[in-house]
Amino acid sequence: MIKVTKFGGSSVSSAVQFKKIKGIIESDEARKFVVVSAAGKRDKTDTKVTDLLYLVNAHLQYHVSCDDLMGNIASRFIEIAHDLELAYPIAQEFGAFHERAKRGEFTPEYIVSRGEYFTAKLMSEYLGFAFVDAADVVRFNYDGSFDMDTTTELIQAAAREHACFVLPGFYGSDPDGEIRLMERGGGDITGAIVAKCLGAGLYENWTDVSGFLTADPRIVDNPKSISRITYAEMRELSYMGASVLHEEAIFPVKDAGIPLAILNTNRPQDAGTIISEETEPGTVEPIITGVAGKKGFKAIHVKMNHMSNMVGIVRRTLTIFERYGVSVEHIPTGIDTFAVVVHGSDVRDCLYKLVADIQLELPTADISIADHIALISTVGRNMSNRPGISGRLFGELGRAGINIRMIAQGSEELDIICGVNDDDFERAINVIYKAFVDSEDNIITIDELEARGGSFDA
Ligand SMILES: Nc1ncnc2c1ncn2[C@@H]1O[C@H](COP(=O)(O)OP(=O)(O)O)[C@@H](O)[C@H]1O
Ligand SMILES: N[C@@H](CC(=O)OP(=O)(O)O)C(=O)O
Repeated sequence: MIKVTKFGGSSVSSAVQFKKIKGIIESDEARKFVVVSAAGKRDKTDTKVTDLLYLVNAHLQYHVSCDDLMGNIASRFIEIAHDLELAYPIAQEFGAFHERAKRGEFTPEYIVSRGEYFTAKLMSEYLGFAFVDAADVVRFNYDGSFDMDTTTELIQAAAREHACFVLPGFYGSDPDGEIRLMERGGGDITGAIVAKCLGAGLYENWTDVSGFLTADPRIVDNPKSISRITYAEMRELSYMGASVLHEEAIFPVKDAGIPLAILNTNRPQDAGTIISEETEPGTVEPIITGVAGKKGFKAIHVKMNHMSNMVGIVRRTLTIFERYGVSVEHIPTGIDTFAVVVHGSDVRDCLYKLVADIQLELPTADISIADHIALISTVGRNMSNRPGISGRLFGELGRAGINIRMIAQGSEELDIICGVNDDDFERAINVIYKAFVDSEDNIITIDELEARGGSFDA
């Protein structure tokens, strides 16, 4: 069986972390194909190399010297190479990159991609694996969409040529060879793509926590970990802010039926989380699998007399959002009102123009904007057809004095989404965590599990 392993920024942040990776790779010969992110934070106060490279671009754009910044980045790579006694001439290579960047020879995307590139160069020498440049094998179309067919051919050819390789994550190139970046955190997507292209038996995503946790550990103290979770639940939780895995990383492995494991580079002995289509029969099933959320949403409320009898109002409004390229999160509706919920960052530059266009389209409507909304998703594959959960959820939030500004539920009853004030976000997550995830009744009964086709033997 082939295992594709992706090591995130925290796992490649120093020579000490590189050594842990070598131990992990050498302990299992199925681990032949490695994807790495750029060196990340060594501790909470540190800065990711990728963030520094974005900052380099900002300096270059405004003609401010970036020598100190580049020096800072170079010293991180040089320290790793020095501590591991690597022969790769990182100081010269990085120096040449720095000079050419200053002369304006590179695109901003190329500059940011060098975090992954140099990290992978060092890792390939350290592991004794070939280096395969993502620019040569991960292909985007001119419009920025991903070209899976060409990428599959190129990655399979690379695997035929090299028994083992290290590939930098997060970037690829278009048909002209210009570097294209993925979204932030996109190294997870590269790993999933390589796993799919090579028909891997497992995609291992190594990070700094022992698996997918039932809540963000930066919000809830010591949350429980999840041993098994379905792709759909994972997608919900990661989309809603559980940032351990990029939400788009699910699709390539899900399509190919490849299970995904989230594992801890600092504690490789821990079981971690397995994500697959089905959870195994015989395991104890929770009702609520986890809770996640994000701040910074806005709701554009549209109110109009007799709206309930009119046809096409929502469509006409949504056409305007489409025109501005704004993705819509939710559309809660009332009788003569509805709201369009979007993320604040998506309308930063166009909110007022967009609202003016809605007003032009619907001259008699009252339009208002509600700000600072946090959305929280409570997710569980065993919630469907189970009366009482949302009642309890809203009751718990109400008792804690948290005002609910919006409620939504997906058609599969996999999640309950509620909107609260940004200021109440952390408290609301903790209330839901304690009342549901951490509660002793968060286990489905034997009768119910059997009725759902599972068993309770574990
Ligand atoms: N539900 C969750 N489970 C685990 N980690 C989470 C969750 N929500 C947020 N996180 C955060 O995700 C971090 C790991 O993701 P990331 O920083 O991208 O790691 P890496 O450097 O390995 O790519 C964890 O340290 C944790 O703080
Ligand atoms: N280095 C890129 C891509 C990535 O996946 O990083 P990480 O594995 O540290 O989340 C970023 O910071 O966005």
